Amino acid sequence: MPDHATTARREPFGSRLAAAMTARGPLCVGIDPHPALLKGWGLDDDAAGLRRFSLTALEAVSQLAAAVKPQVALYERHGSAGMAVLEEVLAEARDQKVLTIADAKRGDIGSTMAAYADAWLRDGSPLAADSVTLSPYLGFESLRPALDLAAETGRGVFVLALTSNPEGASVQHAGGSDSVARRITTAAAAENDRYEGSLGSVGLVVGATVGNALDDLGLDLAAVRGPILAPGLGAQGATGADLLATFGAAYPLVLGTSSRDILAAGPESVRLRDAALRTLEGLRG
Ligand SMILES: O=c1ccn([C@@H]2O[C@H](COP(=O)(O)O)[C@@H](O)[C@H]2O)c(=O)[nH]1
Repeated sequence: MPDHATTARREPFGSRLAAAMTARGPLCVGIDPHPALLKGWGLDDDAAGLRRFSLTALEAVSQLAAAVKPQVALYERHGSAGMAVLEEVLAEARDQKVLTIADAKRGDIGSTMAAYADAWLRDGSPLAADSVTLSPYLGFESLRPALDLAAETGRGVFVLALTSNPEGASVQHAGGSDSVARRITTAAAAENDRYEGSLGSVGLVVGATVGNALDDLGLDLAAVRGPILAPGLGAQGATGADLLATFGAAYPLVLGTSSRDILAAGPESVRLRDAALRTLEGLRG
């Protein structure tokens, strides 16, 4: 595996993720320290419990997952102590050489977006991750500071396109043949023109639960040439077979991600690993 700490500036995120997916398979493990999971692991719902949970989950899967995806909201709910834990988790992931996707879903006017970009994508930031999730609903172009900084620092972004929750369709399908989702995927494809190799660094979030939406909306995700982060496996009901049926020709670009379904197997590392490997098998099958 490449050393992410030293190659961040040289090798674009898309190339690093493509290498990790080839070496390990198309699985991202979400680190979502929900209160109920902390309780199930016998931990308190405080910063110490959060830290133990996160570092245990990370260590268990860091050699088998192509990426890990800490859910930022679940650190934020513990205030500054929770964010300090998140900083430690991101640093530890770097040391364990597994790619990180900070699931922060940031999006704002350009001047504020520049600050979000600094937080998640600038070298030396305590919260710097390999990539971050972004919300394009203030307009795709409002994401420009993050798109440009990611390109400059060899990091990546995943832009929400078709989310896994049932409410998403009311906004994302709007517009018929010129749907909101189509505009987002078209804009992401244009961004990836600046990247060489099989995968650009501008990815999309498309839920494993979206069923026939790609066909219904006439979306060609293979043409985007970016990674597709697909949440919705396990706890939200989707399976590896659903992913294959949903994404078709774009399936090689898909990074399936699962959080609660895998984490519920803890706290023993061996059980966490088994759960992650089962999910990976489902994606390979
Ligand atoms: O469309 C989306 C975008 C993001 N998510 C996030 O992924 C995980 C899913 O967790 P599970 O426990 O595997 O359901 C979670 O952090 C969501 O915020 C999503 O589910 N759908």
